[in-house]
Amino acid sequence: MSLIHPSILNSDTADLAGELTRISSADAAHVDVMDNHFVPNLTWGLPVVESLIRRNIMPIDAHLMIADPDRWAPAYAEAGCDSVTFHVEAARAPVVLAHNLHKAGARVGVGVRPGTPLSAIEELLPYMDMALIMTVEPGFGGQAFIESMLPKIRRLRALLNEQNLDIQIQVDGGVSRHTIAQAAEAGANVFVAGSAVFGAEDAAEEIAALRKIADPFCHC
Ligand SMILES: O=C(CO)[C@@H](O)[C@H](O)COP(=O)(O)O
Ligand SMILES: [Co+2]
Repeated sequence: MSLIHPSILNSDTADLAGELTRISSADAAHVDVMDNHFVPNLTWGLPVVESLIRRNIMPIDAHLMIADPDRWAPAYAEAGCDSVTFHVEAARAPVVLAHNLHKAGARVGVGVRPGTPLSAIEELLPYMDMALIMTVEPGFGGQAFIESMLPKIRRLRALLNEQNLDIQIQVDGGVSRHTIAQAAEAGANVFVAGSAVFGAEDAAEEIAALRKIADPFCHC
């Protein structure tokens, strides 16, 4: 089954617990942590994530767009995030960091910006549970899906097949009813959709619709 992780970035952030309840039929809530250093935007940090975990509504998929994840990411795993994704452009010792995140009980993802080549994460893949291909420049929701990322997703899927690695490929940015099929066909199996889900009248219906489009292509 394709996994749908709605991003709460463009939700009603004054009522995050209520917004999680709206999307609880999804597989996880994608929580974008931005520090105004790694990206030119600021969201929330560990205390907010801890509060959401305490509500026990659904698994939390933390996407850390922060400088120095080696220092800050393990606390998100210790807090109980289901998965913690850091960016390869920001990490100093990604294999050690992955080990620390696993030790704290989280699944681990490594993300790449649109301009970062796959070669930057190739050697890290055996240590990961998930690779995140950004299909927008990280920092903001509501941007257009960058179609030129499709070959990158396809190459990553081929690489995983060649190396017999069973890890998830997450795509993040501009995922909607109009773009999810291409991403799924290229090889992604975890889909982050922010404005598509929270902009819909019925979030649960949108989640079901996205799943239905992606499922026939599923690399599950
Ligand atoms: O990480 C990010 C942006 O940096 C994403 O998670 C976006 O927040 C997804 O939002 P949409 O592009 O689906 O509106
Ligand atoms: Co994200």
